[in-house]
Amino acid sequence: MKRARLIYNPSSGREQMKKNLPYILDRLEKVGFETSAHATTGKDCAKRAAKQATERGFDLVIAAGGDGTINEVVNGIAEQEKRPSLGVIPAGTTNDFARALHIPRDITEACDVLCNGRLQNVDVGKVGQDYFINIAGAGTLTELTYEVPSRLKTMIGQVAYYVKGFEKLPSIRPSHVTIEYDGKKFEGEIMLFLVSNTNSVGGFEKLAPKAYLDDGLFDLLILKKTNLADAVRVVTNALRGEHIHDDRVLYIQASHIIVHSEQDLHLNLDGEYGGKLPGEFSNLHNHINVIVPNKKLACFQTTTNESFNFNN
Ligand SMILES: Nc1ncnc2c1ncn2[C@@H]1O[C@H](COP(=O)(O)OP(=O)(O)OP(=O)(O)O)[C@@H](O)[C@H]1O
Repeated sequence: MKRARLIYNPSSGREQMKKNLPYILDRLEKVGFETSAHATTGKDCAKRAAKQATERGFDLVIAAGGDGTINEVVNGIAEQEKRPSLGVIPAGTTNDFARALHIPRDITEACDVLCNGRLQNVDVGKVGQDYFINIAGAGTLTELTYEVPSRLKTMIGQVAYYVKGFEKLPSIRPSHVTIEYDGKKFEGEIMLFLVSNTNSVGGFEKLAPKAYLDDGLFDLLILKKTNLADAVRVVTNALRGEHIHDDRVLYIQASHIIVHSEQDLHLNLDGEYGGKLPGEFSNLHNHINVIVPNKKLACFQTTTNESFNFNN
């Protein structure tokens, strides 16, 4: 019998997970999984739990929470040689990764994906000893993702990010960086850079419009030094995916990226603090198997038809 380990964050999003737990486990049992669950208690708990589940030979590890929980679960399994498949139940505030994979927020529909979905290979990003599945970045603007207080996020959801973003816009200062990508080089003053694996970031669904999750490439976005009016224009255009043509923006695809900064810049990995620059980003092509909806999805180049095999 296949074994599934549900790792959930009871505090994420609007704190719905505790109530939904029996329903999720019941749905998994009905399709033939032997299930167990682990509630996280704080930082790195989901990572430790995912590592332990991998070592114990679980076939499926399900991350239920926001992007931070998914990031920790990915970090727990990505280093291991024999990796379990990954399932996702979106229960956070922005749920960028689930959104990119078209996994619905509705708990019944998210369980439908887990029970009837297909397995899909997904690239994973690595920087230093850390992994990310969605996005990495640095620059003052990216720091707002961990400055938004969790109580505010619970109360007003995604709007909390925009409130904080507009509050910060006037105080953002440029940084001098060198960015090497697949043998080429950019040097200059920037407001932020993003290394993206998915097209949906921070609620902006067209931020990296050419990104595929299984192409072995990152989408690198650089916002060059701008004034406030330019920054507002780029952000507004980003809602429609039109920012990539702006002369203040560089949009590049690459599998290996090295970033150095003169200033003390902090890295952000999937919305959580990820140490300081310099950083060397490598794309681990098709590193993890994720359960996704059983249909053709625009975020993948290749569609696999493999479903969860309960017989071996
Ligand atoms: N029981 C808990 N109580 C409080 N915080 C927790 C608990 N378990 C995990 N955490 C913290 O929650 C963070 C991850 O939150 P998560 O991403 O799941 O939800 P979110 O912040 O609401 O959503 P999003 O990341 O989409 O904005 C981690 O930093 C982790 O340290």
